[in-house]
Amino acid sequence: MQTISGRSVQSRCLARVAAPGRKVCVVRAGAAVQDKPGEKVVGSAWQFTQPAGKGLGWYTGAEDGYLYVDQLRVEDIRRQVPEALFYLYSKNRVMHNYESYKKALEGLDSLPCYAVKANNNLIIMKQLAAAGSGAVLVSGNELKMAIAAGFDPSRTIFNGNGKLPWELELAVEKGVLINIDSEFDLQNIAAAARKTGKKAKVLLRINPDVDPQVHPYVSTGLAGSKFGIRNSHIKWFLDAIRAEPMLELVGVHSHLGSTITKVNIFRDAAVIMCEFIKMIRAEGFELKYLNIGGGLGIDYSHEGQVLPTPTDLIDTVRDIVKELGLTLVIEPGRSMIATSCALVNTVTGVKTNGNKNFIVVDGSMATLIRPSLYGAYQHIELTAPSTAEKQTFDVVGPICESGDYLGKDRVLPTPKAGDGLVVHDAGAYCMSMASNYNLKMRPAEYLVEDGKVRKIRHEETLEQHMAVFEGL
Ligand SMILES: Cc1ncc(COP(=O)(O)O)c(C=O)c1O
Ligand SMILES: N[C@@H](CCCC[NH3+])C(=O)O
Repeated sequence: MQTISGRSVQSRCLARVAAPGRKVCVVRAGAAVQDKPGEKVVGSAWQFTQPAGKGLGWYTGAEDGYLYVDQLRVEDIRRQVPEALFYLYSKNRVMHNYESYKKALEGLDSLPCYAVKANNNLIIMKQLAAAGSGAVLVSGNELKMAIAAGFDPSRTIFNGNGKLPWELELAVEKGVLINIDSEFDLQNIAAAARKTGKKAKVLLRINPDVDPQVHPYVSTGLAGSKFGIRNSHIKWFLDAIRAEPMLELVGVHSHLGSTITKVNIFRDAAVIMCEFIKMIRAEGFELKYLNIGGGLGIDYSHEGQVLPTPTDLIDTVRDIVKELGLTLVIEPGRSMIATSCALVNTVTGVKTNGNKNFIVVDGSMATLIRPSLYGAYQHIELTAPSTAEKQTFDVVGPICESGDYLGKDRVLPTPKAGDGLVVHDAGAYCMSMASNYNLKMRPAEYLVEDGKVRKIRHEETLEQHMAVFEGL
């Protein structure tokens, strides 16, 4: 009998088939025989053969009220996987988001670079690399992961206000495009280029000083930001690059911030960047790249908010890019990956204190910190339909902090212990920002791919955590 994390798949599978009123068909991983109608053997993944839904990302089944991802019922997946808490992705949705950008960029010279900081799952990175995406990186380890995932280093950008010498040496060695962020960063890049004996291709990260109208923690392009060069000092940078034969200036970069919901903000910044480009070209530099960064928001509200699409974003800068004969670089993270994923939790219990009702789940600020850190809203719902009384709840985790919550004032049917509850739009800046606080281990990740559920990351173990103390 095939086991997963030490548990018997068959025992779970049988429990599932026995559940009343459910039409469920499961395939056991690596099983040798077909022992229930509808079961099929499919390598190391499970095949569910229930009716196909819309097949693209997350939605509630119109007929049965269950939550689906692609063509699969989340309840069925919950009963099948051994972990109670896990991130669950739709490959269809990731690829759809990437293709939306590709389509939006048609007719332009372009370099779409996925922002790895949003989600660094190796399997997903491999899929985006295989689809032809470039990558934008913010550490040497992200660069190593990007190379392991198959990204072409010459189609990657290295950003950051505190790049370390070893990171820069690796980046120069691999032919990565590097953004200059400050005077000292320029010196460090030049030193790395001299040390490796290879010329570094650099872009100047300029702050257009346009307000992205977002949470201050995710605003990056204002004059007082910690990122980017002092624009008043731009001539100094041009002289320093001119004097340094190991640096080749190939473009300019700006990144305004994240969760931006209006494309005129990108337009305003591009117009300002266009003036900088003309000025830099007049100084004798042949610029190739205009990098407008990432930052496009998504509809976290799930209230049908109409937000700009990748096409809206690209079309707002298309004329500038064409007129100046540039290659457009974009660095989407959130809009590429957020909507593909939900954090699937299991309800531990329900309690009331004073006039507050709480749903306590196994996920927490250690698993998904955006609500605690930014007061961010991420939509929450139960995985199965329920006729239980609706109440207003705070959805909280088990962490020893009053700020540990996943959602506040959510009207939900009163769940029972063991019920499934998802936090939506968890593909970006959720797992990649997870921690081991209170010694919670980062959870497993699963991907729905071609109608099958595939494990794409193991749950971390305490043994792995203890290993960092070995021999001390
Ligand atoms: C330089 C840079 N590029 C790209 C991104 C990705 O942004 P987003 O995930 O909002 O698209 C970020 C994050 O804000 C960033 O700092
Ligand atoms: N971590 C932020 C985004 C940061 C973007 C990186 N510059 C979020 O969850 O929204």
